[in-house]
Amino acid sequence: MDDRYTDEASGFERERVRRVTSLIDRRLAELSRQLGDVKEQVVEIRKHFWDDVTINLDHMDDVIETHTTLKQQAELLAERERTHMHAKRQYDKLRRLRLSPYFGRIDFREDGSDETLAVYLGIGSLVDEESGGEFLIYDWRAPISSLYYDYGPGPASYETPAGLIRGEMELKRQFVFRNGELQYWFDTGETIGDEILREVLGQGADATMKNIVATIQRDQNRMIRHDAGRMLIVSGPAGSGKTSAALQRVAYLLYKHRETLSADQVVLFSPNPLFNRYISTVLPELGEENMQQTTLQEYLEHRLSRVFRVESPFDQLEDVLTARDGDPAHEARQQGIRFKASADFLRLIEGYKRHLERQGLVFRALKLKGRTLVSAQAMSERFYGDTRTAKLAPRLDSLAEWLLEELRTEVTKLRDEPWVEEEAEMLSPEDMQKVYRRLEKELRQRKGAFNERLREAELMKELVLSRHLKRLQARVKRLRFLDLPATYRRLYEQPDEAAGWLAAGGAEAPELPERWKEICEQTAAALERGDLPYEDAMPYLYLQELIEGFRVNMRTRYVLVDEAQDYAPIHFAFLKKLFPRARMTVLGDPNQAIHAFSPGTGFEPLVGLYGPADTETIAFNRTYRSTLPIVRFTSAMLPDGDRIVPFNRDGELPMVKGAATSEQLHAMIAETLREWSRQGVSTIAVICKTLRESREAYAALSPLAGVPLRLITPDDAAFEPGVTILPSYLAKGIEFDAVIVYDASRDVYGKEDERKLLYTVCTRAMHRLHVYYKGEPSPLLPRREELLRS
Ligand SMILES: Nc1ncnc2c1ncn2[C@@H]1O[C@H](COP(=O)(O)OP(=O)(O)OP(=O)(O)O)[C@@H](O)[C@H]1O
Repeated sequence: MDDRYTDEASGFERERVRRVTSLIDRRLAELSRQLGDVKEQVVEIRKHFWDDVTINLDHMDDVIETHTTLKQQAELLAERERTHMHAKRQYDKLRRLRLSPYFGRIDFREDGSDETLAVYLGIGSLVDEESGGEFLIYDWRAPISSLYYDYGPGPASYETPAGLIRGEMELKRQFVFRNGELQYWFDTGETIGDEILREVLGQGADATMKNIVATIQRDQNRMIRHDAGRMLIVSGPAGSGKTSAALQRVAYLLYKHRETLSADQVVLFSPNPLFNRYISTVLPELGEENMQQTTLQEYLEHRLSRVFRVESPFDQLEDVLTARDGDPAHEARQQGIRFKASADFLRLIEGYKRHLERQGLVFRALKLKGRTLVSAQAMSERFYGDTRTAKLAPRLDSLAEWLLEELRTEVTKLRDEPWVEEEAEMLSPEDMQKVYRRLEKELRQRKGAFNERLREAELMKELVLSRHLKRLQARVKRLRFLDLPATYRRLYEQPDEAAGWLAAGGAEAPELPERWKEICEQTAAALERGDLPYEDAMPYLYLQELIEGFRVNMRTRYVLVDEAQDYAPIHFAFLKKLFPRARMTVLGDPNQAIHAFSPGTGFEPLVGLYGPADTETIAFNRTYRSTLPIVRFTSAMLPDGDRIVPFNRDGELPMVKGAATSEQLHAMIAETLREWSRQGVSTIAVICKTLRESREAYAALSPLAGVPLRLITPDDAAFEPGVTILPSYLAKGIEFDAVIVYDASRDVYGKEDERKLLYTVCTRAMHRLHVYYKGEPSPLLPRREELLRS
């Protein structure tokens, strides 16, 4: 306890804590009893569920009565289960409150009022019904709680649905609880005192992300509570709390719109599955259900894996990072990746679609047992002969209608084919039952002569044919008569036409990449093999939607895109179309753009997506993750690094150390791993550039390290404390107590375009950073003089 406080104040706060915790304890006991009761009732209902419902099928009344009883029982069960769930949530929230009931207090006097309101803030609200509804704890998301994050003592104001409330903050106090015990508290003149922040940041990393409710900073609060316009863009350096604030924002939105918004209407796109796991505990910890979490790759797989083997962004990156310099095929691929991610390529696709309105769609003949029922040629003629509209989707619909009819006629013509009879002979007993029932019906209705045997054979054949017809019709309804892969491939099979399509699509500077012809050859060959390069996945889907009509998700109301610097314009254009009713929050750091397709520029072009009037941009510049010496080191790697404001937290200087041979390198790293493990460092990462390098490191270090090592691959995405070896791109968005950069030599990180990758890797470290290299160090690492200057 701080001795600056009077006994009076100290006594008051201690007494209040006692009052609050004893109320929580009583509530917990009550809820625990209730939960037990409800659980018992549910078990009881389940146990007797079937007792009342043994039915006698001969008695219709019995059947109806049973149906009613069953329905009532089910409703009762559902009701009890709802009560149970609600009570359980309450219970969990109170348990969390019990550990730390509140973290702050503000005394606020509204202008024109004599009364001062003391507002205590916690992760949920607590009202004392016994004393007439006094608010003992306010939810950190309540409108008035905003004061705490935005102001120090003095004039202050906050937004409410009814307008701005102004007044005077007379006191600001911060509390620190540990396991339900008040440790200390102090009054502060600042917005959020650095003292607590320093303490929080000094703690070790966990295998999961922490919530930051108690120490949200002012600019973060602005981002969390911003709720206007279609687009919010948040940029900030590594460790500035973008992801943390984004998760708090989701919790805030779920609270603010609790009557109308549910967690499954919020979608977060994250960089990789490891990251998904890493952040998955934050919302439940705050008492909220998790939002939907996905990756772009997951979505693309979902849409395209039936047609292609879709390359993952990691495989693409692996290919780019391990390619040899000067290899022309590699150079073409690089150019292709960049071009296909650009807004111009979207224009090219749009131009190509216009071309397809006149000619060029590839159709697939409808065949049955090798016989063509409707040829591709006939479809094409019918399609392009339809001049009622230029639009593709309605023309496809009317082609489909025509095909359904054609199929019916064509399939009926096959009744005398020998295979039909053969299949009829193979009909199952159930099918034969159907045939007999039909035959009986016809017998009853017959007029005149009727050859039962002949009719039976006919019906069997009809059944066989109707099955095939249905299958074919289902294909038609799903537009399978359209050969989209071939249509897309034809774009690359006519390299000379592309300039025209670019112009037709309205590209501003219709310029193709220098190696366009090679790009076309490479892509066409991959598509021919059934491989869809990652850079083609979005363009392919875009073309598909332009042709068939856009599939949209109307349910989602908020979309958050983390690590947005690794999304190309084409990705955003697509997301906008896919989620027409959603507001978008985009978070990123242009200095961490690691993919070859990343534009690498700022987010200014994104303003155009919804227009300036509908877009808000917030820039963070303070960074919290790493110690001051680490931030100095990493910032020195960036041209604009001096704009990053470090949080003043002391720590060891980062170490850069060279080895002459691989053996030496491994021995040095193993030694450090042993040392750190002995000192109890909780999460340690050995970060390699690629997966290939990670595997080598894992094999070499395993026998030497003397501590267990875990290799993380894109398919095995579990994050646990201990020593982890992983490739750069899987470490995105995650942090570790201590980081070892496996090999930052000139050979590995030598090119200017690898600067951002190396920066991303080094910025994963919270407390310690060791950078090793073999031979010569990377020229991208800061030089000693630079460090001394900063
Ligand atoms: N207001 C805050 N209070 C306490 N800790 C904070 C705060 N803001 C950020 N942090 C901490 O800083 C670290 C980095 O935060 P986070 O991962 O959200 O940053 P980021 O901007 O998403 O980083 P990156 O771009 O490197 O992925 C985390 O440990 C987080 O808990």
